Amino acid sequence: MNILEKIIADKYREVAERKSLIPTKLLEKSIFYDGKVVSMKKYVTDPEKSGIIAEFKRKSPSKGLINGSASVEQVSIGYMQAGASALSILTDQEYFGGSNEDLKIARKFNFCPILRKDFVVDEYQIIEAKSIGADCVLLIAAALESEKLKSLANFAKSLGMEVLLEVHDGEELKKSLNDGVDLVGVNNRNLKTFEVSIDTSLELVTAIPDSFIKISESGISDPRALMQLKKAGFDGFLIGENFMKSSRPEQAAYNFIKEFKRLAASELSEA
Ligand SMILES: O=P(O)(O)OC[C@@H](O)[C@@H](O)c1c[nH]c2ccccc12
Repeated sequence: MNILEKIIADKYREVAERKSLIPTKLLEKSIFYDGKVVSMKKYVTDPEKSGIIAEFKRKSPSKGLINGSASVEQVSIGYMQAGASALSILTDQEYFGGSNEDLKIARKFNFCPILRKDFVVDEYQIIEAKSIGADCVLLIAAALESEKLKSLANFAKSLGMEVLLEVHDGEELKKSLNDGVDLVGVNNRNLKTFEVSIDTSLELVTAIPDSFIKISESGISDPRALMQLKKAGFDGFLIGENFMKSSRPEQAAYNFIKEFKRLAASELSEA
């Protein structure tokens, strides 16, 4: 069993347990449930913004502990002040040290699109995502049959939420792309082997139809790499560890975005 298979097997167990504890009727009573969805598509493509989706991630199976002391309130507010377009909040507890509470806190303190970063295998988790204040859910091609992925995407749509489809290669893209998807993310990290390369994004970008917003995910640690990805056609950039490994993730995001803007401006003036 590779790590992704193990995470997914555990996720099915976790969801079954949650379902028996908290019925969807109760989730639908949450104060966030009827809140207006803030569009990830719109914020990521806003030319006034950086396109960066800044992630709150305490630990990961590939890196172990990344940041054991960061406050989600302080970091999420700081990320947005630094110029991020949106937030990604890990809610998986077992492997990533996140929680639904983290996302609720981020929601309480920020008006911006929030991606629920988790391993969605059941409609229940999409209702749950809405009930904690998320605007967008992640669907991972490597973890879902294409028919199931499509029905989950349509279900999210029916709740007014947006869908980020995550792929790692051309085959996954071909089998999983459907009309319920809003954004396509190319994960530079192979979730089965943990290998990371930005080339994954650069090679796949032209295969993504232009009707989808294009996101490059993982392993981005240099504003120059971001420039390169932007030039190749990516609209958005999902960055976690590079910020979270700092004792002040929000400051790291500020410095990164400042440098990115400087590079972009100097290229414009050279052109
Ligand atoms: O921390 P990084 O290398 O900047 O990556 C962020 C994000 O892309 C990564 O956390 C991620 C991408 N897809 C996922 C699926 C599940 C959990 C986590 C992820």
